[in-house]
Amino acid sequence: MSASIIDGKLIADHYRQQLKTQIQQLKEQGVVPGLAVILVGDNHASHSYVKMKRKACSNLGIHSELYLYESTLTQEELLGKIRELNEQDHIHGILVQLPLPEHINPITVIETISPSKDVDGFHPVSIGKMVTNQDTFYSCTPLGVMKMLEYENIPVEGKHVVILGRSNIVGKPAGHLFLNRNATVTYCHSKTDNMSSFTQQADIIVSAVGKANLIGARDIKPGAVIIDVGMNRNEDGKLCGDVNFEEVKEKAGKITPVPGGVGPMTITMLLYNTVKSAEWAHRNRQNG
Ligand SMILES: NC(=O)C1=CN([C@@H]2O[C@H](COP(=O)(O)OP(=O)(O)OC[C@H]3O[C@@H](n4cnc5c(N)ncnc54)[C@H](OP(=O)(O)O)[C@@H]3O)[C@@H](O)[C@H]2O)C=CC1
Ligand SMILES: Nc1nc(=O)c2c([nH]1)NC[C@@H]1CN(c3ccc(C(=O)N[C@@H](CCC(=O)O)C(=O)O)cc3)C=[N+]21
Repeated sequence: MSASIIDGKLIADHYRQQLKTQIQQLKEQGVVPGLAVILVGDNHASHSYVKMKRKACSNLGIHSELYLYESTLTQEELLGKIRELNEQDHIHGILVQLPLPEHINPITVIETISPSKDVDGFHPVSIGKMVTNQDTFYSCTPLGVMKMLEYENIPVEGKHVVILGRSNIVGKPAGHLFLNRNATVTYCHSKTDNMSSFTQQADIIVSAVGKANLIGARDIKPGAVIIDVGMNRNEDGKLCGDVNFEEVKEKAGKITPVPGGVGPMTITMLLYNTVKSAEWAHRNRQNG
């Protein structure tokens, strides 16, 4: 039996339609959600992601501002710009595209963003609220994964979820969102011994490593749900995930492709967080 393929673009479109309605309602109250995107240096992939994010904003009627800087920008100059955007009422979200040049400390940068505008969900305040299961901005990729499972009616409670990768922006927060939904969570990383012994027990695997063909058919349980966050290039220069898709799809229950899986959800959740921030700001203003 071959797996059903989870269509990330279709699910992303479904959530974007919902956002459209919310944005319309905000506009009737005189509020236009606004996102500021800061990009430092000339990393090709970063430029292409930023372009996709801005296009998605304009399609939905979210105001977006792009701040492009040379890689020679100093950390103080960047922090100054963030502080300025923190004060601007028409900006509800601030995103500093990662990675940043070597001489800029990403932790300092993230901590300078006002938690009320942290639409990436990377600020320690957002992380702390997530870990304690409070409402906040959740990191876009893990949130996108949860929304995909929700749309597909895939049960999470009581399930064994194995997360591959423990980065602060994907792996780690993904584990917490699953824990908040009452899953049993295992993390694997570069120091894990015998990773296959864990993945073989997983009801759901979320792979966020960045290595093509990390997971093959022998590494999974029949019928497992496979969520592939990885974005890699294979030998032919084509985009691929961490999972050997052709092989694994014959054994899995459900599987996300790359491209067209988690990626479009990540961008949609950035829009979702921006709209949520605009709603919160509007409500707070109304309540004085
Ligand atoms: N589709 C999307 O929307 C997005 C996709 N991505 C993609 O997801 C992938 C992960 O991104 P990110 O979290 O930022 O990457 P990082 O490089 O920050 O983290 C990679 C993680 O994988 C672990 N790892 C490395 N090698 C192995 C291995 N052989 N076995 C098991 N674990 C291993 C590392 O372990 P250790 O901690 O020990 O070093 C680390 O925790 C990348 O391909 C990235 O391009 C990222 C963001 C969004
Ligand atoms: N501050 C910050 N926030 C981020 O959210 C952030 C970041 N920095 N740095 C880089 C990563 C990566 N990331 C992706 C977003 C969309 C796709 C995406 O839409 N991918 C498409 C295809 C893309 C293509 O064709 O090149 C897909 O998978 O179908 C992928 C990856 C966000 N990131």
